[in-house]
Amino acid sequence: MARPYVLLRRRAWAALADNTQIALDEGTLERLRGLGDPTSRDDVREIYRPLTQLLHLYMANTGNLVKDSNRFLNLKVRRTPFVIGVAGSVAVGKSTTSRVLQELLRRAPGHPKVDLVTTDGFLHPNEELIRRGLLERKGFPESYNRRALLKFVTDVKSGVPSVSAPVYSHMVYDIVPDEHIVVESPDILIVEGLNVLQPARVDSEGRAGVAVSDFFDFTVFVDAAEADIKTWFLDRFMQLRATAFRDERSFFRRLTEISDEEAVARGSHIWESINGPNLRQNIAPTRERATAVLRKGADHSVETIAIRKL
Ligand SMILES: Nc1ncnc2c1ncn2[C@@H]1O[C@H](COP(=O)(O)OP(=O)(O)O)[C@@H](O)[C@H]1O
Ligand SMILES: CC(C)(COP(=O)(O)O)[C@@H](O)C(=O)NCCC(=O)O
Repeated sequence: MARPYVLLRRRAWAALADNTQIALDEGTLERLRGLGDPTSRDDVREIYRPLTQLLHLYMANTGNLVKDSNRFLNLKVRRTPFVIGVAGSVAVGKSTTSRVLQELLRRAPGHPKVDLVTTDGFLHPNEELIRRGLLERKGFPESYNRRALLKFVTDVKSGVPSVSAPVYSHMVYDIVPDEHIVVESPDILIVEGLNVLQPARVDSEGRAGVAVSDFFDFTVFVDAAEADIKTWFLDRFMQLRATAFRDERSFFRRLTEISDEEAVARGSHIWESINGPNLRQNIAPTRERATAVLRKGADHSVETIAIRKL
């Protein structure tokens, strides 16, 4: 069977960029540095600049198709945002990739409004997870209120002017009651989360519904070897232990009172019992559904890029 992807090594991918747009990433690089973003200058130039250019092609053509199709159907509809899904394991770099894309896309002509939401706000609150016996499965598809997430994405995509989403706090390790983020008519929405590429569930009568991925115009899967991702997870875990976990509101505060060795063992246990199995069972199997797969090496630099051609 023909492969629906074209697989490019970094150098060949970088050569595709249109260099007339070089000014685009100079200002962006400065701004990303200001935000403390760890993405290397080379990755912004050689990986994210061509990706942004490809996204511009998709946006222009999707916009025209929607306009022409609505004219054909005699529909007068509000302009709807272009929705990008960013998927991948815990700690693979989804937030970082999403933030870089947000900054690059914002700098396009016309300065589009680019909003970013993470799906963790749609996790069930801990109380509900406990009731369902899922507290040890945070991040697995069943730990989310999938109906609410689907409604959120459908509303934004339908052009509803103001749509709100709940907020998750990593500090408190739970949904924050009465806090919301509001998405107001963006030109582009980036939806980042572990499970955004999950296909629709099939009910007991064999009927498949719709899934959030049905509303995406472009999807990115951030990929790496599990051993590298686990290292990044543990590095971040130990960094947080030296900083955010010290806060008295932090759920993980007691981890600051144990030895480094015990803390590494605890982080490793979280990986081996929750995030690793979730990667293997639920997240990695959705990789081939993405429009673009960015494969990172041990130093976080992107080594190969696969783009759907069919
Ligand atoms: N390009 C990069 N260079 C260096 N470190 C990175 C890079 N991308 C991500 N990281 C680091 O890896 C860890 C995980 O990244 P993050 O974007 O938070 O992942 P996710 O959102 O998938 O959990 C963080 O500590 C982050 O600073
Ligand atoms: C909050 C997350 C489930 C990620 O959510 P996402 O925004 O990707 O939907 C994950 O980062 C996480 O904290 N997992 C929990 C593992 C644990 O129980 O510690």
